[in-house]
Amino acid sequence: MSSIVIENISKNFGSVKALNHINLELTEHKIYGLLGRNGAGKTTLLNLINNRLFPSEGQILFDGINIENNSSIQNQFYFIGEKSLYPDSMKVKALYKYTKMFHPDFDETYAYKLSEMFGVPLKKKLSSLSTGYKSIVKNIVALSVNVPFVFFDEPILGLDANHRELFYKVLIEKYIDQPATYVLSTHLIEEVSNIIEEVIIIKNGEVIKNESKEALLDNGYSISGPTGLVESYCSGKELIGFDTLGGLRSAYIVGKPDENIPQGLELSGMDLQKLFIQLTNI
Ligand SMILES: Nc1ncnc2c1ncn2[C@@H]1O[C@H](COP(=O)(O)OP(=O)(O)OP(=O)(O)O)[C@@H](O)[C@H]1O
Repeated sequence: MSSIVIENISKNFGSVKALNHINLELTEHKIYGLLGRNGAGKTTLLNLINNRLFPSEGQILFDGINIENNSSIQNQFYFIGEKSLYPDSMKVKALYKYTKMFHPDFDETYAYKLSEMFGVPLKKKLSSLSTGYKSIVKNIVALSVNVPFVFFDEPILGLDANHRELFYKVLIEKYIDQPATYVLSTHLIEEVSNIIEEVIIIKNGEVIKNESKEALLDNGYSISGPTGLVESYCSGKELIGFDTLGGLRSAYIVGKPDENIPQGLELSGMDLQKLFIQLTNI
């Protein structure tokens, strides 16, 4: 079973510690959500894995071999980020041809099928595509390239709600059909919550959570109601945080709820976005 092991990685930009002694393992055939607030270090991590940056400390291994400047390893990864590596004057059709030259397993037929589903204007130059279609074309390439590890940095940037739904649907279908590892870095947590299996949360350059979504959400719950009742219920419990909306106080609590919830309080399951906000608030 192939895996990427991130060993004690730090990356400094001058005095900025973008990543600070990160340890992680990315395994085969999983969908990861890479979550973190603005500036947390997500793009830096993806750039390091994909050899677009090099670490200040530590190493990244693929099946035990250092990935640095190893092109046969890099051929097994595909990264789509904000920065396009293609010439702006290239047309979409030419991009598909070009990708096939460098990635022999790129499935052109599938790319054309997806292009039709998303309504991609194939004859347009990349520079003249709208923001949403630029993202869509990059996503189509990433979904068609057929390598074991695919990294998406903000894949849904600029996509309308219909195209986002379609993207999630296509990604899941592709994953079921030809499993690979997908790492999705995004701020649209509520939406990706339905499709990710593993959650990695980065805060200020450090990994603060790295576990399955199921385990993460199973080990917490929320209680809502009038402030006094909520606060007395919380006494002696391990709290993640509170929020208040229109006079209703909600508490996010670690562990399993008591069997009997006092009258006037409402019990709900933990939700990934709420948990994320509480964990990364400070
Ligand atoms: N090339 C660079 N030069 C200097 N500082 C950088 C550079 N790239 C990133 N940084 C800094 O490193 C930190 C992490 O940035 P990074 O882009 O990895 O965050 P991010 O989690 O992807 O954020 P966002 O969600 O806003 O895209 C930030 O403080 C950023 O300003």
